[in-house]
Amino acid sequence: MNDPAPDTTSPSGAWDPAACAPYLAPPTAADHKYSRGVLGLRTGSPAYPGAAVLGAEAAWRTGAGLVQFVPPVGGTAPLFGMPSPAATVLAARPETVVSRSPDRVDAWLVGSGTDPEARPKAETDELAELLTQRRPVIIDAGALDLCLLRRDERFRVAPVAITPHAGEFARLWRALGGSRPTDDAGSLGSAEATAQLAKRLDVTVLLKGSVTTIASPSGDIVTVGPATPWLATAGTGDVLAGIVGTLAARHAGLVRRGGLVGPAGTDWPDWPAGQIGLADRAPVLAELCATAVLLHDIAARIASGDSGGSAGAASSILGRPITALDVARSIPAAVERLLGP
Ligand SMILES: NC(=O)C1=CN([C@@H]2O[C@H](COP(=O)(O)OP(=O)(O)OC[C@H]3O[C@@H](n4cnc5c(N)ncnc54)[C@H](O)[C@@H]3O)[C@@H](O)[C@H]2O)[C@@H](O)CC1
Ligand SMILES: Nc1ncnc2c1ncn2[C@@H]1O[C@H](COP(=O)(O)OP(=O)(O)O)[C@@H](O)[C@H]1O
Repeated sequence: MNDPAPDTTSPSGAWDPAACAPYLAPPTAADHKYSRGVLGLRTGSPAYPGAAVLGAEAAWRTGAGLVQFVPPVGGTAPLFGMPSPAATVLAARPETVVSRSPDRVDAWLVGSGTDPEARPKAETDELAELLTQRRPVIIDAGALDLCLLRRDERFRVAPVAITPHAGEFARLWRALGGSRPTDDAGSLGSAEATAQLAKRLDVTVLLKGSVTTIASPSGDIVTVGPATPWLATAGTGDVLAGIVGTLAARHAGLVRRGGLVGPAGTDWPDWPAGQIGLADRAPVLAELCATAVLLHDIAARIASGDSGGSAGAASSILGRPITALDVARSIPAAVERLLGP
């Protein structure tokens, strides 16, 4: 892969809170748990069961109809006498259904809290198989290496979004033959590099940071932020992945079709007819990612008591320290704020 040209382009656009509303629309009287989106989780490992809890907590709090947790295949026993990832998730969120072969999954979230070095081959094979099916797959953390499979057409069937931080992005970039950017986060985050990776692997790239850059395979770029710096704490990325996965499950049909089908928007019952057309908008998986990032920031601001800062505001730091679980627990209030008048 060639190094990116210096970043002289400005991003295609910053994400507007008002644009989130259709993706967060409340359920209707006709809804049931399956219609609201079933998220399949293949997250957590004996070393990092907590990441699976954070993703599951975030998924439920974002409004998933059902969350199904698939325990990791084989592998090692939990460390230090800890309970397994499945037991940890169930203890925290008993609503979660644990199954080795769940049906009715609308979208998958894979990789948070996993280590590619410790991943058994059978687990790798099962994860790779997901890329050959039509359901959206969100790839985070320890499964990010699998997006390199997209160089092969066979693994390009699923719509995929990847959620690297700067260090993970640099690793992917190098794996594709790029010599720059380096591990220095300061030289990363180039919109051009993000767009190149998205095009090359046919994935939506959500590059996390103070300002998060989202690139679609088409080259569209959306930015969100700066987010509250209180988010710079362990596990908040696992929470974000749970939000993205849930929105992808809720809108899986729309993601598969690649966007709105017409001005009246058959998947978009609340959108005023004629106000929107596919041509004016970035691809839907990117918009879901942008919505998730904004929701995550607002949840963090609510959790930190930052009543003065609005999402995306580059104000002085307000509020108090937060944990990742605090962020997940504030998601419902953040949804309410985004849907509010
Ligand atoms: N409670 C839990 O179970 C938690 C589990 N986690 C899991 O821990 C595993 C390892 O996560 P790591 O993020 O440490 O992965 P890595 O060890 O793969 O990446 C960290 C490396 O990237 C570099 N780096 C460069 N820019 C960075 C940036 N902006 N943010 C972070 N690192 C940057 C760091 O210097 C470091 O060398 C993942 O599976 C993750 O999901 C973490 O999410 C923390 C919480
Ligand atoms: N300085 C910062 N300001 C605002 N948001 C940040 C900052 N640093 C990190 N974040 C956000 O916090 C989250 C961290 O995710 P990640 O790096 O994956 O951590 P973890 O693996 O511990 O969950 C991301 O959503 C990222 O955008």
